[in-house]
Order: sequence, then structure tokens, then C-alpha cells
Amino acid sequence: MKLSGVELRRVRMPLVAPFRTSFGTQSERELLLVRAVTPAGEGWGECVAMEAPLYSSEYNDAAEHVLRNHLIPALLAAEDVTAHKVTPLLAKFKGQRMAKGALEMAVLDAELRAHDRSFAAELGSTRDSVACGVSVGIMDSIPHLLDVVGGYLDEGYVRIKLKIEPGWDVEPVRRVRERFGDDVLLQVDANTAYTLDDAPLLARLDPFGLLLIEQPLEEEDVLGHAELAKRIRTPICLDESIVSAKAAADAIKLGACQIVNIKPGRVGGYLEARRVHDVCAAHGVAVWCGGMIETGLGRAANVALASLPGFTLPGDTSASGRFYRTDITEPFVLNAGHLPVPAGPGLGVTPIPGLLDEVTTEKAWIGS
Ligand SMILES: CSCC[C@@H](NC(=O)CCC(=O)O)C(=O)O
Ligand SMILES: [Mg+2]
Repeated sequence: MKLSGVELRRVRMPLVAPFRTSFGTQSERELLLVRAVTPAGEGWGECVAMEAPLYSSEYNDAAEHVLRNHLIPALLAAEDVTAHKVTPLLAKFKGQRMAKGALEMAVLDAELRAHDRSFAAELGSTRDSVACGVSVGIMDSIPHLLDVVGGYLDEGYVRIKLKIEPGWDVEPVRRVRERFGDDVLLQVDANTAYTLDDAPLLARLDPFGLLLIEQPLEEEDVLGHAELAKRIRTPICLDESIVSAKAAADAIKLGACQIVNIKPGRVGGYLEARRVHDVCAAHGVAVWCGGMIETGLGRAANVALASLPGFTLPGDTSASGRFYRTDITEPFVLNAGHLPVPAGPGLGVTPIPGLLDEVTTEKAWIGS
């Protein structure tokens, strides 16, 4: 099917509270939305890049530029664009996985809506709801952290993830364990903040029965993670390092990770995310769905992905209210620690026009 055109929207949404990680603090989420228009209908995609290249090398201005000047023109020139053809059609362009993933997501949404088929059905969902974890930022004090964690547990979240960095690691974990006990599912995420020299420090987390430690070392340091895995007992989960199904297979074979955080935008789209799931399943490696502070559009697709059989650990698929007072779609609301898997065609949700316009800062149409 010929692609008629693509609308790019830059949106800016305030967060309910500042979110601090080892690479910075953000109080709002600026992101790029993609609306693909085809003769059969339209679909939505969400680019998960951040405002600056702090989580990974991609960032919004670059994603917008590469979409406008390279990726969208390549699809407009193609005679037949289907979701499964997007990656091959864009393969000549190096990297740009988040930008490519947003475009593929929009084409996939358009295609599935036209066929009255849900993301969940297309991806291979086996559940109609998913257990949800929540990501807790670095706080200004331990008492504040304990209040926030207690609040999320009261809301019903089934797993707590604490952001850590040198100087905020063993003590917060110890105090959360002390206050909430050993049965709470607890994990940490370093966002590459440590080096192999920190192995003795990271080994001090071993007594706390963490589910995993996420991405302690640099994205490229796969062998470093394999060495670290020999020096600590806590299972290592990779996030930033896993940019494709091949990267996942290599990391697993090298012993660099025992668990994988799957983020569709980081690997170039939901179809590659399913391939990462399949590779991990083939190696007996558990996966869970990571988050990039998505709007209800990306959240809907992530919840669908998280309902595949290999997603055996609670993901960062929290409710809309974790980050946003008002989402641009009907909000995702936690029910007994779970979110329902959208069953409608495509994403199963669409932006609410008035709410979307309120947070839109720029709009551009590329196409006929
Ligand atoms: C701005 S933080 C984005 C990356 C981070 N994501 C989260 O901590 C979860 C955020 C969410 O729940 O969407 C991660 O490295 O896993
Ligand atoms: Mg992470």
C-alpha cells in the first residue's frame, strides 16, 4: 500500500513530579508523535527519544531531522509500504532505531486498524492483563524515598525499581528492605553509572535479594558485564546494551546478562522487540517490558507486548498517573496491580484531540 503522508507532532507534557536518574533530572517529557496516513486509514507512533542524548545517542531534534529528511521520504518513495517492510526499506540508514521504531509503529497501527486486529493479537499475546512494576527516581532523602515507595505499594504496584548511582545505592536499598520487608519484589537500575572497579560496591547489594541490577556499566561494555556477573550474585539485566535481537543473543552467549529489559523504541520497533523476546525465550532468559515515560499511545503498545509469554517479570508498564496528571489518551489505571491489555484494533487507543492539541508545540506534514 502506498503511504500518503506522515504528520510529525512535537508534544511537551509536564510530569507529576521530577524524575531523577543517574543521567539527570526531568520535570517534563518532550517527545515526537508520528501519524501515518495511508489509503486504508491512519495510525500512530511514538518516538521514545529524550530531549538530549543522555539515555542513548538519539534525541528528539535529531529524530525529527532524520524522519523529515531521510526516513519518511524513503517510505513515500516506496510503491508498497507495510509494517513488515519498514525495517528493510530503512535498513540503508544506520542506527536511528527510535525514529525508525516510531515510524514502523504508526504504519503497523494503521495496518492493524484497517484489518480490525489488535497489537496484542499481532504480537502473540497470551494474557488479557499484565502485572505492573514502577520505576522510582533518585530522591533527595531516604524518608522521601520511603514515602514514595510506600505510596506505590499502596497503589498496588507488584514490583519496585529504584534508580541508583554512586552515593545512592546500598543505603536506599537497605532502608527499603528494612521498612517494607524481604517479600517486596525489588530491583535497581544504574543507567550505566558504574565501572567494573565498582564490583566490590555492587557486590554489597547481594544480601538484599534483588531481582536484578539493570545496566550497571556502559552500553558498549558487554564483556565488562560478563566479568561483573562473575563477581556479584545479583542477576544482571541489560537495557541500553540490547539494541537488537542479535545484540541480545550475543550478550546472553557472552554471559553478560541473565535477564533482558525489552524497550521497543531502543531496538527499532515492536516487530524487532518480538524477535528479542523470541531469542531470549530460546535461551531461557526472562524478559520484561521497559518504559520510556510514554504517553498512552506507547503505553498501550507496551502493555500489549508485555502480555507475550516470555515476559515473566513485571515491567515498567505503570499507570498513566505515574508520570502524567492528564494523558493524551484515555488513562491507563492500575487495577489490583495490573493493567488491561488493549483489545481494540491497532493500539486500541487514540489521542483525544483536544488534549493532544493542548500539549502540541509543533506540527508538520510530510507527504502529498
Ligand atoms: C528518563 S528514564 C528512561 C529510561 C529508564 N526508564 C524507566 O526507569 C522507566 C520509566 C517508565 O516507567 O516509563 C530506564 O533506563 O529503564
Ligand atoms: Mg533502564
